[in-house]
Amino acid sequence: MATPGIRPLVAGNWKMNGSLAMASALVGALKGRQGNVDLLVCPPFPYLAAVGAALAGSKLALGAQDCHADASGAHTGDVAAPMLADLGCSYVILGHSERRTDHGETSGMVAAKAQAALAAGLTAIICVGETEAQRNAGEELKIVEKQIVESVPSGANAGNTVIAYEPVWAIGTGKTPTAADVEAMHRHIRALLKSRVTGGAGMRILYGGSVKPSNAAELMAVAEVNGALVGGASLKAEDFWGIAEGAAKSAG
Ligand SMILES: O=C(CO)COP(=O)(O)O
Repeated sequence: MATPGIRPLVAGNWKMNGSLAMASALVGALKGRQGNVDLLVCPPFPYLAAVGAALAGSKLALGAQDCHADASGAHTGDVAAPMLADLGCSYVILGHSERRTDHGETSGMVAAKAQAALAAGLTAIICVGETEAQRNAGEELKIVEKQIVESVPSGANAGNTVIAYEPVWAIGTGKTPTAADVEAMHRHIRALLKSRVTGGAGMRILYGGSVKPSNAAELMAVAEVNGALVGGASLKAEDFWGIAEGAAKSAG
C-alpha cells in the first residue's frame, strides 16, 4: 500500500481539450464506475456546469483547473473560487506548471489562490515539479521544497489540500521518472509536510506526468504515492479507468 490509511485519488486534468459532446460521452462512460479510489474530473470552465449535471448522483467529483485569488471583483476573464463551489466543484487544481509558464504564476500567487479556494470550501490540488534542467543539475528536491514552502497556504491541512508532484519534463512526453526517483521525491515531500502542515502525515501526494494504464500500477504502488493527476489519458474513459484500477491495486 502506497501510504497505509490514505485512500488514493485519481484526478483527470482535461486541460484545454474536449467539446460538450466529448465531455458528455466521457462522463457518461465513467459515471457508473466506482472502486476503492476517489475519482475526480477537471474539465475546462465552460463545461463545468454540464459535467456537474451529468455527474449528479455519481461518486465522481468535479473540479476546476484554476481560480482567482479574490472572491469577486473587476477581473475580466477570471473565475472566482466561490463560483466554482456554486457549480458543485469540490476541487481546484492550482499552480500547474502550464499556468506557471503560460501565465507567469509564482508560488506566492498560487498560495493566494489556494487561500481563496480553501475559504470557498474547495480542496486545493497544488502542483509542484522541477524542469529537466533542474533535475539534471541535481536540484529537484530543493526546487520542489521551495515550491511547497511558498505555495501551500497557512490553514492547509490533510482535508483541504492535496499536493501533486509533476516533473515538468514528464508532462505529455511519455517519459516518467524511475520508481526510485518518484519514491525519493514523495518521501521528501512527506517529510516536509509532516514538519510544516497540520495533519501532513495524512495529506495526499499525487504523482503526475505521462501516467497511463500500463504504468499506473507500478507508479501507484510507490511509497507515499497516493494517486495520480492524469492529463492526456484522462480524455479516454477506458484509459482513465485503467489508471484507476492500477491505483486501486495499491489501495489494498
Ligand atoms: O500535466 C499533467 C496533469 O496535470 C500530466 O499530463 P500528461 O498525463 O498528459 O503527461
